Amino acid sequence: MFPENFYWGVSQSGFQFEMGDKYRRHIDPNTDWWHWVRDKVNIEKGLVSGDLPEDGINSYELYEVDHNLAKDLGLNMYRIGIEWSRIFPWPTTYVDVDYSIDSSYDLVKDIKIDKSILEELDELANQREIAYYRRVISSLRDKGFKVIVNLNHFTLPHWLHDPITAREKALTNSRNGWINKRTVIEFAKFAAYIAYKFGDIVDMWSTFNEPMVVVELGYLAPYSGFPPGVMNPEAAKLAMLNMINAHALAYKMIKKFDKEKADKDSKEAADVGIIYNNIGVAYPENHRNEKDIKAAENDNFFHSRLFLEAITWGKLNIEFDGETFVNLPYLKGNDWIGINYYTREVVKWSDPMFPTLPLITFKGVPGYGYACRPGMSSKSGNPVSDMGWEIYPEGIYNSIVEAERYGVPLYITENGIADSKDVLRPYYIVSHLAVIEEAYEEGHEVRGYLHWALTDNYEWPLGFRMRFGLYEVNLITKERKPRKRSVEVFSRIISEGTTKGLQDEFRLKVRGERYENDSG
Ligand SMILES: O=[N+]([O-])c1ccccc1O[C@@H]1O[C@H](CO)[C@H](O)[C@H](O)[C@H]1O
Repeated sequence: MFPENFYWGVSQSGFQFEMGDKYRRHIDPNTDWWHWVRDKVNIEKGLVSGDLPEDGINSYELYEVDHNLAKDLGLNMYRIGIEWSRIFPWPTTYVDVDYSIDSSYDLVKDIKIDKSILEELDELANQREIAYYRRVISSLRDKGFKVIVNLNHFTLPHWLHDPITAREKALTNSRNGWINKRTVIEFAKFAAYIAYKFGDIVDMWSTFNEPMVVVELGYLAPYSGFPPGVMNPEAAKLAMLNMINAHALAYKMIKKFDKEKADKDSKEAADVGIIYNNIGVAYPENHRNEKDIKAAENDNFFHSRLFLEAITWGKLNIEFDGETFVNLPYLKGNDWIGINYYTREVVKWSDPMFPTLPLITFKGVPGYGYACRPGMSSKSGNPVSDMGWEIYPEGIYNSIVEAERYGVPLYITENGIADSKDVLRPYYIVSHLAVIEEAYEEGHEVRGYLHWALTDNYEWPLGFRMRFGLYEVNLITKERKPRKRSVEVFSRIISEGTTKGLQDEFRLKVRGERYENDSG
């Protein structure tokens, strides 16, 4: 059984959900991604789909409809993102703040923000958008949801990141995003300001969604379709250090300016965490091969421990080698971890490619995890989603156990599947929740489960083709229509408080290479 006080919910972001109103009154043309997805070169090269976010599901206007659908499902938690560029479409750089630098490591130790700075920021902020997000959060609260507000979900204001120029000029431009310390400083201001404006109605905050996706896909995987699409290991390292630094400063600022408790069930006025993907999900291809084992270890260390150890204990692996650590207490600060889990990774050894990133000694093995072919089963015989992602529910157990080492409360903040025909999703939901339930019964506590996503939305470089919604959205009429079997199974698990009895009913039948459910 799941405990009585378990949180059930959904997660969403700004860029992927908000836009799509008929008259284009609520488009936000001020992010790096806005420019990235309409760039001719990117479209010609097939790096992005050509779909545009302004043709999206219009949660900007239809948020109440969505909140009601979520309520009818029986949910009591909802995670949203506040889009930085909507609040500050123009630079906040000219609002002067003092900060101190740790010159040994070139990191920002501390930043001085007080009431007068916040008042200056208030002059700059787009008050219409402030009022809008206040309405959204209030609508959720009125309906009984506990709200998580996430501050950064991949997108940056265009005044901080011009990804097209960054790509063309090999990152030598000045608006070069997370490799620039300015972004760290401005993020701290943004976090302070948002905490000041919404502290009375929000208790749960996260600084970042999946910072390592920005690092790895932005600077180490130029074909991924993520901005700025440059291969540069030095930049990857710098972006990562800056995001660690930005988390630490934002953590302190939110704690400083949100002193007001909003929810009855909160222990603190501000619980500030981080949402992180792929925690400990790398497995060796060959379990008996020392080198493959080491490859998986290095992958897990580079991808999740390096960042999470820094913000949990102030222990930073400054050489990025898994060996040389420095103790930087000012990086410390994290109250909870959100685990985003979709699938595993299977890796094998590959000799180090980058002198500055000696931990990169791993290569993904095609046929497992994220590296499968849509419509085929994985090498282990597991079904695969429209994204080409293997269904591997066992992996979420390892993620939970791995995340426990940081000693803070855990939430599953994303879990879901691109499955336009809704053939695999019911099984996906039941099987992952069954593993979470079992883990819980063994004493591995997770406090909530947020599905990705309530509705279809804009899947980054892949656009609208990937359908993650419990509700299908017609992009012309913006109508939401339930994917019936998934909606049914999810709400049954919630109302019954268990997956038991449902696992058999929603198992998949294998027919040759394809998987079908009982109705299909
Ligand atoms: O966006 N990603 O490239 C990515 C790679 C691996 C795991 C999660 C992940 O990002 C996550 O994925 C889901 C579904 O794809 C959403 O798009 C969400 O915005 C993102 O946080």
